[in-house]
Amino acid sequence: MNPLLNYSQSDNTQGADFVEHEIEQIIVTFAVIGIVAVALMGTLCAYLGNYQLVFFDLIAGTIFLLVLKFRSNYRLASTILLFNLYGLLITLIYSGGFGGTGPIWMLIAPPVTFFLSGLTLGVVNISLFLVGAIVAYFFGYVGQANQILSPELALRVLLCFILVTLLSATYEYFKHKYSSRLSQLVKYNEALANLDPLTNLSNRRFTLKRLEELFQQEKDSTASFALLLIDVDNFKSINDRFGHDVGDQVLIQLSSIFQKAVRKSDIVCRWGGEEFLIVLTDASKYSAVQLTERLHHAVNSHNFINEQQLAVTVSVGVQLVEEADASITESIKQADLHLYKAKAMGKNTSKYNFENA
Ligand SMILES: Nc1nc2c(ncn2[C@@H]2O[C@H](COP(=O)(O)OP(=O)(O)OP(=O)(O)O)[C@@H](O)[C@H]2O)c(=O)[nH]1
Repeated sequence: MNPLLNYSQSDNTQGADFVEHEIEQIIVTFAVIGIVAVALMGTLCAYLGNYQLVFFDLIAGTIFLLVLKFRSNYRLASTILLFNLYGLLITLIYSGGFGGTGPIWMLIAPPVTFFLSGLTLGVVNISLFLVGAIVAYFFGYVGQANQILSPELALRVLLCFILVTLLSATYEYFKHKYSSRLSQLVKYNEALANLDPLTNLSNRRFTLKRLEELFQQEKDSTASFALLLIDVDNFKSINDRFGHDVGDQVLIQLSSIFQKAVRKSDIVCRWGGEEFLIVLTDASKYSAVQLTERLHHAVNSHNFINEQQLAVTVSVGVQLVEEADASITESIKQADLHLYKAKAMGKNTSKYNFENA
């Protein structure tokens, strides 16, 4: 199975942030359009002396302004926005609107509804609106002196409304389908950019990003962490003796050993080639030593390739990062230095920065 299919969706929240930002922008745009529309309509109604409609336009305009205030709570803001529009449209139907043309404005409702509510909630909301519109039509508009829509024309407005609703719902359905596919592809590509394809571990790029966050947190707290730079001993000779494919299998099995040895909060990364980096969060001297000993024991006792006698060992350089002003580059350089010392000491061992402290 392609390991990239296992990517964690929760690790990548950038997509969600982006969508929320976009929704906020849409809400602001809709609210501003609403404010401009009611301002124009209100001015026209005032000019023509229809003060009842001026009053309703003022209320709707105030609520649109309120939407701008709550725009960051996009669920609340889009609900207020939509039901404010419904209120305005139903008022137009009930009162007959300007020159008895009020009911025509109901055609605005379907596209705005599906745009703001999505398909399922949109169906519920537009049904509620339709019930409200029909009630307003019979209890208000039909009795108005200035009504100009004949029952036949009103029926056509209703049919047109149903058609626009169906078209808007179909558009919303396909928009949702394509955007879901697109966001899956974005997540897949983010996973591609963050994972090592052979071992399915985090790659150096992703780990460096996480390290930047950890080093920042380190500056703000007293928590310390450890970097364990691990190198497979004599890996070239494993490749030479058993072949590159077996070498790859060894790297995959080592990855799984390392992942089983750490906690969820720790990071196991393929640093490059036959090198791995483990970031042990909330670490102490004791926990760093415990983990490296556990790793050596797990690697040494693992039966790598069933039929062949293949002894695999690793050397580890450990850097416990406690100082607030430590830099990533310097800490990794120190871990590398200790790894070099572990190799020089005969391999299959670990060297720590705090050993002689
Ligand atoms: N199979 C396989 N081999 C790799 C991969 N990446 C790097 N290598 C090999 O890893 C080997 C590393 O060799 P060296 O740097 O000489 O290190 P070593 O043999 O482990 O020796 P020491 O580090 O001193 O113990 C090279 O032969 C690389 O070709 C990989 O993804 N798969």
